[in-house]
Amino acid sequence: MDTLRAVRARGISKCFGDVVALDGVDFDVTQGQIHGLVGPNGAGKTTLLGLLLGLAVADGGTLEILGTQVGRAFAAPDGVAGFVDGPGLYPSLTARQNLAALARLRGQGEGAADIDDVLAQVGLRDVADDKARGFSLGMRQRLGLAAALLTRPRLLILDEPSNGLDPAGKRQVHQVLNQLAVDGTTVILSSHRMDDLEALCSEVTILATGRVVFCGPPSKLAAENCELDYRLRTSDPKAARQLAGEIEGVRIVDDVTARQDDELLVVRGMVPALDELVSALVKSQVAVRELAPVVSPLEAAFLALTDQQEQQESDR
Ligand SMILES: Nc1ncnc2c1ncn2[C@@H]1O[C@H](COP(=O)(O)OP(=O)(O)OP(=O)(O)O)[C@@H](O)[C@H]1O
Repeated sequence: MDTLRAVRARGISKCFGDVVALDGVDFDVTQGQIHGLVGPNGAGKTTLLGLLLGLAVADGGTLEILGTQVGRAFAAPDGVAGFVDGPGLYPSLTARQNLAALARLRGQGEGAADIDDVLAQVGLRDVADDKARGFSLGMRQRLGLAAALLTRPRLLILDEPSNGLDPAGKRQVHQVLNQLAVDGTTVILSSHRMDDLEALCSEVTILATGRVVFCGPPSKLAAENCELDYRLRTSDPKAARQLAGEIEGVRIVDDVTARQDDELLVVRGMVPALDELVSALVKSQVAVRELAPVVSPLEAAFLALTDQQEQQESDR
């Protein structure tokens, strides 16, 4: 057994009728890591997470979870908890009663102290005795996380855990997930939010139309795709526009915000060309007041990779 791998998947395929949801997916997740799964709608993220949770079985390939080969049975492997497509809750029960019922179903007993503890961890202590029916999406997500935590999982699987969370809720969930990873739990989460992934994940896997198009640290992804759009604000926009037009590798982008703001210019280029522009501005005594990517490098790289993949699919 590979002790450092929480998940090792090779050549996983899964079809729903004619739809190929996963097409030869290799997927490795190191133990104690927070691993992000990203991809456009329909890329296969939920399908893959469902396989890890034992909600479905793959049509082909091999899957090893926490050192155990997954067979053909529909069952969450030991030590694995989480949810896809939102947590399953009993609307007529309170948050506390929901957790107690789940604990009884799992043969865990009521574990009142544990229940209070996980409710506090996810920030639901004050609404512990309110019915889940009245909970917002963000509160239901947090209750789902609490239910998973109650099992003390070694592998936690979460589909879009930040959905519906306000900034405070998001920070709290991030803290919980980071602490779990510090304590050795592996976390796999899907998200459409690049800022979440950049903040949380040491590695990300990008899926596009059922295939892996990237796997590695977010910093590697950002470095692989270098041409970005930058917002440039200076003390002399007219001079800045002229200098930007003169530097090889820098293009002025027609941007809606820039059209409404005379002082703002949006320029596209790689870092070395941008460096040249900044030094030309300084030499001409034009002060640079703002120079920042319009979208994060990770998001830009994600869009470029997934566009490329979709283009290849439509050329076939
Ligand atoms: N139970 C199902 N029956 C039929 N088709 C399905 C089923 N589940 C998923 N699919 C199809 O498989 C493909 C992958 O779906 P999946 O839900 O895994 O993607 P996703 O990356 O999670 O998408 P999203 O970001 O929209 O949640 C899609 O084309 C979807 O329509």
